[in-house]
Amino acid sequence: MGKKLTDAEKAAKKEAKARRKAARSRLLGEAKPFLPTLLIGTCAAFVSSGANAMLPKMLGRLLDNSGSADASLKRTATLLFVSGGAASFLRTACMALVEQDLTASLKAGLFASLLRTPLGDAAPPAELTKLLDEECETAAKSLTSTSVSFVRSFSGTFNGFYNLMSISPSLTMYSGLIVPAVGVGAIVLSKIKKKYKARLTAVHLQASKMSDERLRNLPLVKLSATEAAETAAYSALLAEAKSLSMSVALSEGAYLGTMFTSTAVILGYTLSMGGEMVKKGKLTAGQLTSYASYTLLLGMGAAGLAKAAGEFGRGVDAAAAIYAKVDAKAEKKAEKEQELKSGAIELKDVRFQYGSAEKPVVSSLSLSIKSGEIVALVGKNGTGKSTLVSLISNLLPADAGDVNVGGVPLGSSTKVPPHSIGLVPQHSSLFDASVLDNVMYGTHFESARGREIECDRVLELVGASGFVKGLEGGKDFVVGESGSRLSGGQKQRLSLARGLVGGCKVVLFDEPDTYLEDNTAVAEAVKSCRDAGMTVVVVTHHLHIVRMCDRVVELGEGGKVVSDGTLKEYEKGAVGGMVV
Ligand SMILES: Nc1ncnc2c1ncn2[C@@H]1O[C@H](COP(=O)(O)OP(=O)(O)OP(=O)(O)O)[C@@H](O)[C@H]1O
Repeated sequence: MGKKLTDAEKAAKKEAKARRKAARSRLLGEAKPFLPTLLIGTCAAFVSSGANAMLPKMLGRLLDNSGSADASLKRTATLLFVSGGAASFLRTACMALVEQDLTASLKAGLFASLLRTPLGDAAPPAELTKLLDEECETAAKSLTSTSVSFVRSFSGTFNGFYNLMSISPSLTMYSGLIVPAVGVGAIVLSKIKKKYKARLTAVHLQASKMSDERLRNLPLVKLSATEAAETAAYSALLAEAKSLSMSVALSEGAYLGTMFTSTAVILGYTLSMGGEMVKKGKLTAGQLTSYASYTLLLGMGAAGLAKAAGEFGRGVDAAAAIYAKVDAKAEKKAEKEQELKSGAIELKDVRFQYGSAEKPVVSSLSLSIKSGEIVALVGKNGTGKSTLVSLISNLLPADAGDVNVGGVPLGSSTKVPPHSIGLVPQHSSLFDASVLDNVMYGTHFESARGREIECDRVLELVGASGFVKGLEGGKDFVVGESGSRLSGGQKQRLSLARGLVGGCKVVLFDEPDTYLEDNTAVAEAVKSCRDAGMTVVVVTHHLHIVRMCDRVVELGEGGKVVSDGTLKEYEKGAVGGMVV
C-alpha cells in the first residue's frame, strides 16, 4: 500500500503541479516569436508520422503487386517516399532552429534576471551555471524534439494498432493480450528510472560544485595537503553517481529489454499464426509483411510514448526552475539619477538584514562623515563593516532609515551616476580581459584616447603605472581568468585603480590590503585621494593605514557604532578596536 501523504505534502504537490502548468504555458508564450517555424515543424512532424504509418501498408501492397505494371501504385509509392523524406527533413531542420532560438532566448532572460538578483540572495554559482548551460536546453527541447517524439510515438501507437486491426482483427486480439501487461511494466520501469535520474542529477551537481570550489582554491588545498582527502571525497561522490547511474542504466535497460522481448514475442507469434493464415489463403504475403511492420511500429510507438512523456516532464521541471529564478525578487533599480553635490556621507537610523539571516546585521546605525574626511572603519570580524560599505555604495538597499551620499538620498527612488562612488572590494574581481578593459570596466568615453588617458591617471594614482608598462603589451596585457597571470599585489593595484576611475567624490576601500606587502598600494591610494579632496572610508585591520586617517569609527555587535573619535583620541586609547 502507498504511503499516505500529509496535508503539507499534499499542498506542496498541488503547488508543484500548478507551477508546472504555469511553466508550460509560459514556455509556449516564450516560443511565440518562433511560432511560424514551430508550426511548419509540427505540420511536417504530422506528415512524416503519417507517411511512417502508411509505409508498411505500401510495402505490403508493392510485395503483393510485384511484377505488375500498376502505374498508379508506383506513383502513390513514389509520392509517399518523397513526401515522407521531405517532411522528415523539414521537421528536423525547423525543430533544431526553434530549439536553438528558444534556448538562446531562455538563456538571455535568465542571465539578465541573475544579474538583477539582489546581492546576498544569489544561489551557488554551480547551480546557476547548470541552469544556464543545461536546463535552458532541456526546457526548449520539451517544445521541440521531445514534442516531436511524442507526436511520432503517439502516431506510431495509434496507427500501428488501427492498421493491425484493419488487416486482421483476430490476429490482433490474440497478440494484443500481452499488451496491457507490457504497458503497465513500461510505466513502472519508467517511473523508477525517473526517480534514480533525479537523484543522479543532484549528486552530479554536488560533485561539480565541489570540484569547482576546490580548483578555485587550489593554493589552499595544496597548503593544507588535502589533495588525497579531497580526491577521496570527490571519488565518493563519483562512486555514488556511478551506483545511481547503474540503477538508471539498469532500469533503462530493463525497460528497453522488456519492450524488445515483448515485441519479439508478439512478432514471432504473429508471424507463425499469420503464416498459417497465408497458407489457408486468409491473408496475403504482403498483408502479413505489413502486419509485422505495424507490430514493430506499435512497439516502438508505445516505448517512445513513455520516454517522451518522461523527457517532457523533465523539460517542464527545468522550465519551472528557470522561471522561479526569473521571477525571484529583483533588486529595485531607482529611475532618477542625481549627481553628488559633495563627498559628505550621512546615515540615520539605518537598519539592514540579509534575507536568510535571523537578525539584522546593522540596526539603528547613524553616522555623519564630512566631505573630504578620511575615516578608518574598524571592528571585529562579522560586525558589519563590509555590509555598511555596500549600503553606502548603494549595492544593498537599507531596510529602514536614510542613507544620503553627497546630498543624494539613496534608495528606491534615486541613484547616483556610475563611478560617482568608488568602491574597492575585499577581493579583486578581474575579468579575463586586458588591463585597460578591466580598469575601465563600465565607463563610457567619447574617444579611445580619453579612455586611455583616464586609465593612465588612475594607474598612476595607485602606483601601478610601472608594473603595467613592464607587462607584455602594457595596458593591452590580458590578465587571465580572475587575473591569474598577475601577482596578488598587482591584482589589488588594478582593483584600486578601477575604484578611482571617473573622478569620484567618495571612495570606499573594503579592506583591499589582504595581499599587499606593507599595504603600500592602499597607503598610496589613500594619500592620492586625500590630495584630491575625496572622502575616504577605509575598512582596515592595519595600524599604519589607521594612522593615515582623520577619524576612527569602530563597529561592534549588531552593526552598532561603539566608538567614534579622532586619530589623536584613538592613539591615546580613547577609541577601542582590534586594529593590529
Ligand atoms: N550574503 C550574505 N547573506 C547572509 N549573511 C551575510 C551575507 N554577507 C554577510 N553576512 C553576515 O553579515 C554579518 C556581517 O558581515 P560583514 O561581511 O558585513 O562583516 P565584516 O565586519 O565586514 O567582517 P570582516 O571583518 O570579517 O570582513 C556576518 O555575520 C555575516 O555572516
